[in-house]
Amino acid sequence: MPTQASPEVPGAAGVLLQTRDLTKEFRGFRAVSDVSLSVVEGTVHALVGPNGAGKTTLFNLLTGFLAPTSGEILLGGRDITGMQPEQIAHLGIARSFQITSLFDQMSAVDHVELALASPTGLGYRFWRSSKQMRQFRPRALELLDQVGLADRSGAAAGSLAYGQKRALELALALALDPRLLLLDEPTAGMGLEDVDRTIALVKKVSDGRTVVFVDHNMHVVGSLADTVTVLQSGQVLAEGTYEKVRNDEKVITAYLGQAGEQHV
Ligand SMILES: Nc1ncnc2c1ncn2[C@@H]1O[C@H](COP(=O)(O)OP(=O)(O)OP(=O)(O)O)[C@@H](O)[C@H]1O
Repeated sequence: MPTQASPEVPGAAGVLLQTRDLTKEFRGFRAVSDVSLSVVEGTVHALVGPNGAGKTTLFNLLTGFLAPTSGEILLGGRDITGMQPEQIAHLGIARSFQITSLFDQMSAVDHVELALASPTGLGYRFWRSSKQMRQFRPRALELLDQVGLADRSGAAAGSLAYGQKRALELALALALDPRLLLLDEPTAGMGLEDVDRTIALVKKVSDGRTVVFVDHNMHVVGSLADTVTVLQSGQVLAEGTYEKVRNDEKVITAYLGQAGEQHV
């Protein structure tokens, strides 16, 4: 497996994440088909597309939850294709989940301490040792402050409002100080107020960081993304700024074909 990007790849400078002809088949059905994606370091990149376009499958490939049928994934020029999720996380890709993975009884700050401890190897062996965990408390409180949960640090995760749970999950991803932050539908299921709060939050945490996110809400996409990749039937349909893709005839047609979907 190569450890460096091939020097002949055009436009690779400044690219943190690259996929080349990435394909995932499920019993012959191509959920992701020859996707070549370049995510420039320090930018916010949105993946959009109608239901079933392949966004979740692509996310699962990037994080190692699924192995590609063919193609390559490079992180900072290093081939990470086929690596296990833990290895990929260790190399700097963190994902904030759409479905909550929090322990209801555990406090917000304990969650973040555990996330901070896990890359050190302390996480699961010593997490009940409060003395060991205390070293992570100042940073944990900082992260909670960053995501707007400073006053909820002692609250049990189960008692947090939906938007606060999503903010806590973001803090857990940030605890890994990732080179690449993947956000899986950060505003799914949120009311208008939480959506706007989340946009502001993602703007804040994406400063100086590379972010790839999936979202169906085009207000969110337009507010956050430097670049938008539109997928349809597993393939890249269009790519560019939000203004460019929303005026693309192919994109308009793809979305018009889908009843009930928010239009670009
Ligand atoms: N494990 C699987 N086995 C078989 N088919 C799958 C599997 N996972 C996904 N698919 C199919 O692959 C296609 C892409 O699905 P995917 O969930 O990636 O789309 P999506 O763009 O994330 O959709 P949504 O916006 O609805 O979440 C769909 O047709 C889906 O049914």
